Amino acid sequence: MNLPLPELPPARAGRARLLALLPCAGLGSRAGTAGPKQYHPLAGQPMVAHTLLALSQVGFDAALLVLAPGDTGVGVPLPSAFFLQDCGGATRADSVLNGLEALALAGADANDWVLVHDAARCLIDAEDVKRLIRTCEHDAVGGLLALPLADTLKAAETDGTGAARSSATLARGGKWLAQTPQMFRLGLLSDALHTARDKGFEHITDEASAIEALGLLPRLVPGNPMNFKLTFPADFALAEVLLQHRKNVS
Ligand SMILES: Nc1ccn([C@@H]2O[C@H](COP(=O)(O)OP(=O)(O)OP(=O)(O)O)[C@@H](O)[C@H]2O)c(=O)n1
Ligand SMILES: C[C@](O)(CO)[C@H](O)COP(=O)(O)O
Repeated sequence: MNLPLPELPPARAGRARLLALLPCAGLGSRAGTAGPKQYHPLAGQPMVAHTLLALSQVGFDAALLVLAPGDTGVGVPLPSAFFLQDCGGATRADSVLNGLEALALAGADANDWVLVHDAARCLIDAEDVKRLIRTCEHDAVGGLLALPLADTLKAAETDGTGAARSSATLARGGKWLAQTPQMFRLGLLSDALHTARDKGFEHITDEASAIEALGLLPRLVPGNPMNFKLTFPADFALAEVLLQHRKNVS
């Protein structure tokens, strides 16, 4: 970690700090972009600039972007209270855990709330984040934005030609698609991810999965379909249209 680590503002009397952590250190290998997808231009700005703009409207005490080792900036000035560390790891879970350690070194407490949000979800709406915070700030566990599954769910197998074929229709009742932000106390999330790392991060694809592995039940807060993760090339085409539209109406 070569980038300067600021000191976090003191917690307001009797209140936990509200912190954000943005994993921004991936390769974007499924995106087909020329470089890491978080820097790919969308509506005239690197993708992550849109994520930062939305989160800057939430009112965090501090927000940390976790960049890949050697990255020194994101191509746009950072909003106030945002800072960088180039402590990204081999997987998203490693990047988040390293980011939590950087927050603790900067003075964060175990009691502080941390909202982990993918840099790659650049259409996040600040109002949805505020709703997540209002719902979870008095919850004993914490929670995440998510969407109840709307489509029929298929199990697939591959045939002799390599084509995917539907082999069964799975029950979709009670199934949700996880989004971010995911909001937990720093101490609980850190313990959960350390425990998960000791088991090789098996089945850990988000923060909630590490919390569930401790036997706890994160709250599911209905999210917004616009908050999709830009993963495949078609996601970028859709995001470009939506972000251009936002730009034209603002
Ligand atoms: N080692 C990693 C891997 C992912 N991420 C971040 O986690 C978020 C969600 O991950 P995903 O969409 O899977 O991104 P990539 O890992 O970059 O994509 P791919 O799997 O296609 O390479 C992204 O903001 C990404 O930058 C990270 O910080 N560190
Ligand atoms: C955290 C996440 O965005 C929840 O849907 C998602 O799991 C991250 O994507 P990945 O492909 O699992 O890294």
